Amino acid sequence: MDIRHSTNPADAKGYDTARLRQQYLIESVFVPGEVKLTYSHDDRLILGGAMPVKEALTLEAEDVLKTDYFLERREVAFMNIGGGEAFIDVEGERFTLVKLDTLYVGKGVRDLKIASVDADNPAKLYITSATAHAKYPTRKATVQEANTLNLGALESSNERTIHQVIHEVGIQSCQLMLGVTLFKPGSVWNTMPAHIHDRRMEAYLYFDMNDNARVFHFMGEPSETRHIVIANEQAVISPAWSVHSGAGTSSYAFVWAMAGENYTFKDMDVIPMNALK
Ligand SMILES: O=C(O)C(=O)C[C@H](O)C(=O)CO
Ligand SMILES: [Zn+2]
Repeated sequence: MDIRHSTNPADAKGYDTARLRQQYLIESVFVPGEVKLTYSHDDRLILGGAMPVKEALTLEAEDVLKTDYFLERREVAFMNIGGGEAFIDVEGERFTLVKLDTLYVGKGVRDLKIASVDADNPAKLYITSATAHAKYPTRKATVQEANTLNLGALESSNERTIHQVIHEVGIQSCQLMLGVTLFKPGSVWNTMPAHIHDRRMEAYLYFDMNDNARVFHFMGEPSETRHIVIANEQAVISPAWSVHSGAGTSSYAFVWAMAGENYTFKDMDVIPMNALK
């Protein structure tokens, strides 16, 4: 597992482009036939992808966890962002995930298998996992079942819908929150005024982009903003002290996931526009 240690803002403001990318960007999320995970020390979120082709895949308790099995002290979510359908078998129960379906699996589950329905059109399961102190039931949700927030306007280039899937009014979990933001044509993730939440980190997977499109992901302390240029199906870690938004050269969508304390969207610390530098 790729390990990413935490950073503090006083150091991060001195990072050059290569260092920013090494620290926060996950360039390869989906590898055919593999589960590929990154362990972030920011709220100990594990994120990555599973792209089963012919064989079923599982989550291994790699050495970094020092547990007998992956979900011994963790919870996990899978969101299918690929065109192909997935089967996820959880202790003998089969769940079928089409694009944008999410499956939450709680602490204590040992027996879990991930497969593509059609090896010629593999599923791409985006994985996020946080530490867990209690067991919540396994639950699947479609994007239509999620709580929705319609935000922004075309005039301000930010008309979008936030679909909150694992959330205070959605699937329950210990600390993991997850959803997907879909844009109206011509809008970008211009979530102004910007915000931080020092209680929680956040991570994003950008997807549904064409090969030449890029998202300029904005990060950093409000008075020291930086950007990372991100291609399709790449993920980025956003420390709790960092602002987060993105502008694409073409259309895109993103999955957001948060871990840490407080289980809400409503505790953001809003940054006045004149504080952004
Ligand atoms: O503004 C959006 O669109 C979002 O998806 C917001 C993020 O999920 C977020 O930053 C929540 O704190
Ligand atoms: Zn946020």
